[in-house]
Amino acid sequence: MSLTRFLLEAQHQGQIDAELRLCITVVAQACKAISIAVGKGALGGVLGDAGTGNIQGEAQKKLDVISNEILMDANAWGGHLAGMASEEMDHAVPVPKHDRDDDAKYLLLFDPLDGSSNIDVNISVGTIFSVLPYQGSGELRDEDFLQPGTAQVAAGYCTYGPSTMLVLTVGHGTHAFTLDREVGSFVLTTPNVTIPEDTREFAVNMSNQRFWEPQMQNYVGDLLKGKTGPREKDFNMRWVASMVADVHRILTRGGIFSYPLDEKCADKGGKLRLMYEANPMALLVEQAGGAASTGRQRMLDVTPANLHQRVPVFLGSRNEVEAAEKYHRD
Ligand SMILES: O=P(O)(O)OC[C@H]1O[C@](O)(COP(=O)(O)O)[C@@H](O)[C@@H]1O
Ligand SMILES: [Mg+2]
Ligand SMILES: [Mg+2]
Repeated sequence: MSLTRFLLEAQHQGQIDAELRLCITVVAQACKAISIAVGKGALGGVLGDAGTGNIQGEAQKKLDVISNEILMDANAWGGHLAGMASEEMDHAVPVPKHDRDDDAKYLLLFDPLDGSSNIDVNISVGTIFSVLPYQGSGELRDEDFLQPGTAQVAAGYCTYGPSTMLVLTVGHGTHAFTLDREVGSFVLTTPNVTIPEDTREFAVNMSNQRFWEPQMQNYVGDLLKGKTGPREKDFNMRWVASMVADVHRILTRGGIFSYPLDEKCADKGGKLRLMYEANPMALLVEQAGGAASTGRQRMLDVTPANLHQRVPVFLGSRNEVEAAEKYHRD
């Protein structure tokens, strides 16, 4: 089944309205364009630094900028969209009144290219997006976006790996589509993705170990003790350093992904961005039967204080996320 047909059926079943269907369709089109840009690699002159920085204080890669422009252009005629917010832009950008419906009811947020450090080494990167309802009136403000993750009406990511895949939820399960490159359409390849409750695989950047809180040191310390330790099983480890790729693996075969608080990012509240990374992934993971947490609170219940807020992240197999939370509570 194509993504187009899937979205139409979701509309017929009352899961989404025509405006949200259009919004997701436009994002999927943009992801196809980003997939083509990423795929050009060294031949297309798209690798390397852009020579600019973003609001996060991070150096931008050419593909960060290209991907952001593709998403902004695709949604330039907003229709149903009141505005957009991006990891790469300082503030929310309104869709001009003459380019949208008077009663525009959605807000789009995105991390246009996740895993930027992997671009130049030809390792999977991705796009993460989230759709929130718009309830404001008058001029669009950053504050209109400050809604907890539970308010999301759709979330997804597109991974640009050996194959390009779009993984989507509209609050009724998580579904994976693979891009048929010849035909140019996304085809439903895994309906109702389900994350195993238990796992023997964890994902974390171990080089930060000495900067972690004692609770995290204890949790990972016990994972590493394996069969003879308190967890009584051996664990394997993976770390791609593209959140999209790490989460995709967890949606496929289970695991726990964590980016905990550490001394280097404590003043910012964490490394990963709540609105562009943590919340959309949390909704996808919960809809696939997994769990997502800050270590101390359900991720989707966090009320954002600002657009670029950062948070610690633990997500994946339900029982393992609960185990990690237990270490952080005790
Ligand atoms: O180098 P680190 O600290 O392990 O960072 C990896 C993490 O940072 C990120 O790359 C941040 O994403 P961006 O590329 O969008 O900035 C995540 O995808 C990933 O989980
Ligand atoms: Mg990212
Ligand atoms: Mg990014």
